[in-house]
Amino acid sequence: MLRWLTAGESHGPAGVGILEGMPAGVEVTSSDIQAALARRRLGYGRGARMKFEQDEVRILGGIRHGLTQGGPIAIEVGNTEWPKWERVMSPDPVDPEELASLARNAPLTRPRPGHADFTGMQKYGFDEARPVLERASARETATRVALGTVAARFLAALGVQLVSHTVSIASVSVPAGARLPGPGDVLALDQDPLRCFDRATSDAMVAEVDAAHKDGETLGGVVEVIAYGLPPGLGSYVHWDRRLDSRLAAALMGIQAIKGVEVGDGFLTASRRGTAAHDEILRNGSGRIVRDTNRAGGIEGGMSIGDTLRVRAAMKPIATVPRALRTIDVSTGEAATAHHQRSDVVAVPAAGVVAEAMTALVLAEAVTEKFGGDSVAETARNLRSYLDAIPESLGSAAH
Ligand SMILES: Cc1cc2nc3c(=O)[nH]c(=O)nc-3n(C[C@H](O)[C@H](O)[C@H](O)COP(=O)(O)O)c2cc1C
Ligand SMILES: C=C(O[C@@H]1CC(C(=O)O)=C[C@@H](OP(=O)(O)O)[C@H]1O)C(=O)O
Repeated sequence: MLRWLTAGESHGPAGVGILEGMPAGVEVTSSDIQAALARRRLGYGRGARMKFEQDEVRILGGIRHGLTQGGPIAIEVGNTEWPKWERVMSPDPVDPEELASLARNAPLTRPRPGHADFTGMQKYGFDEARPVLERASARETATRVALGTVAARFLAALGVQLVSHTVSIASVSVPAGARLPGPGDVLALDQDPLRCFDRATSDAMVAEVDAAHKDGETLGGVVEVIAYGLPPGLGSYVHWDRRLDSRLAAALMGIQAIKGVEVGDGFLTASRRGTAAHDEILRNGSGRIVRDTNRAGGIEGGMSIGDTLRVRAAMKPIATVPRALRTIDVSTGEAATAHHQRSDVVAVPAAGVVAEAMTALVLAEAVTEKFGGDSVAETARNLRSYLDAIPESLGSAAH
């Protein structure tokens, strides 16, 4: 069983993540995690904070000399901005007079529509939004990416590789039927301003972000995560909460601002007739059993089918809109505009990296569940023996 948790506030000293159940022997270093976190900061249209703040990685447990040890893995992602917030976010009490004198601590009483502010205040009994936004903030996704890096290294040791890319920003989308990026395209993707694989679309996306920025607007979009090299049979049809698709959907929907998830062709499939909706099972020229298409996105009956996995997540526009939305000032009860200090115009490219991390964690969980193993070598042996036991009539030659 693999499980994970994160803790920490957006302007606190650090985020902390714990990953429990990872087999021993997975190769991963602080620099691997640091590099993954740098990818999450990429993307045209992100706000000022991405420029002046750094992620400081410290592995606190579970990894020794670049190898996981089988015990819980604890990773700290430090906020370099902490010294500025030390008084405002102090875990221990601070003199109320000193707090009142700090501009940074001014009460946030004009909740933003689309963020957690207003209902968070009602639910937890706060009279301003600071304590809500500190935990609701997607700053927390840095810690998830740190944990996801370990999961991705485990999967890579078993021949599974993940790629994420931006499919659309607002109404600008990659053309239907465009080639999917492969593991060899990750560098090029990370160098694209919007992590989009189609150059012309990426240019149009940059123009769209510039136009939104000029108008005091924010944007959303769609990201896709692709997994290559998955064996058939991860997840199960036997119960709803064991389905791989339901687990992936929950993990992706659990990312801040994600409002829709698709597996494979998703909503488009609903508009097709049956003969144009499924992936027929054929023998190819060399006698191997294959699928002629990938409409299902590599999952049938809640299980991976041994084909390329494709999942998409739709992100709403950033809630902190510069042309601020109408709200109520909860300190006066009067109509007001929502607070806005700074914000991303769009964070879809970063959300792609986070979606990749969440997919890695779910797939690693499904792999440990199916194949077990206290060391990655044992997991690999169990995987090989399972694949070898699939008879030729059921397509073992495909692996
Ligand atoms: C990578 C990333 C960066 C984000 N940056 C911002 C931001 O700068 N400002 C903002 O208001 N929301 C930002 N968000 C979105 C908020 O976190 C999100 O709207 C909020 O948590 C409420 O969304 P929910 O209703 O889905 O929980 C970001 C989300 C992600 C995934
Ligand atoms: C700090 C990160 O993202 C933050 C996520 C976020 C939000 O409301 O979700 C709001 C912004 O923070 P602030 O309001 O302090 O400018 C983003 O910068 C990060 O991704 O590392």
